[in-house]
Amino acid sequence: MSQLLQKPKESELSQGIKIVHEVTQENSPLKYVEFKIVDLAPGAKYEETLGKKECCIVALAGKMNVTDKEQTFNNIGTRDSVFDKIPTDSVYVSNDRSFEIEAVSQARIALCYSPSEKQLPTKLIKASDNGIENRGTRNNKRLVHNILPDSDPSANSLLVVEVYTESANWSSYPPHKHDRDHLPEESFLEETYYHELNPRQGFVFQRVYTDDRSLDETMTVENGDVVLVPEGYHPVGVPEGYTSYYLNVMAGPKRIWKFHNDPDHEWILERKS
Ligand SMILES: O=C(O)C[C@@H](O)[C@H](O)C(=O)CO
Repeated sequence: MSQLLQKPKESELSQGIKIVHEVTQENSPLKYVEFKIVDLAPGAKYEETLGKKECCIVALAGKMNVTDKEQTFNNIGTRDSVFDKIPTDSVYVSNDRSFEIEAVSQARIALCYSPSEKQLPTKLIKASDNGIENRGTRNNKRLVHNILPDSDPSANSLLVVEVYTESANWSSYPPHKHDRDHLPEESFLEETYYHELNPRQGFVFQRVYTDDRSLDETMTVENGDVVLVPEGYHPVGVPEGYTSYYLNVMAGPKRIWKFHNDPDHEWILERKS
């Protein structure tokens, strides 16, 4: 199996707490992004002390209370499933703090991390704060919820966005990359993709490749999988009949998303619709 594809592996941390994914610097090629998926049963409490990392807690599904021990946000989360296709609530917690999440209902939570030194205020990012974008034409249409974009200065490094791609469409397409710290042309950002499919037996294809093809992997991605993008272009193709959801976490030395399209495929954007 590809080194860039991580399958869900449920491990029970304690009663009512399941770690479904844990992407760390130790088990991945990534240096700027770490990522977890945690499932909580109603009433279960998950606690963490961050150290030199910042964290964006995304209420993927279900309702929860989140506290950093100074501020508490009760009953956050807006949907039963990501496929309700409405934005959700998130909480940003800075480095050298701790947090606790208590599930009000059965909940799935994404924890998005990046190394961070400078403490910033804890912030509730309400569903209504998400910037909503409909991108693309033809079979390149997707719906984007900007949770923590580079225009929002609430974080030191983290960028977080969720994307819906309808059946028989493509996203992160035409293929683009952001793996050179060479502004203003391009920024260096690592990225993770957490994928879900509706219906859940679906699959998508994701290719991760560099110009010289020293990296060129095409993965069959199923419901709940995580794809790691340390570098390279990373398009996603969705088969007919299935809707794709993914949550992207990006981070790098500079908090700016400046991508570079694959010149071979940029003509896709130049067609008249
Ligand atoms: O517009 C899209 O298709 C989504 C992508 O931009 C995705 O968020 C990504 O690749 C970020 O680098």
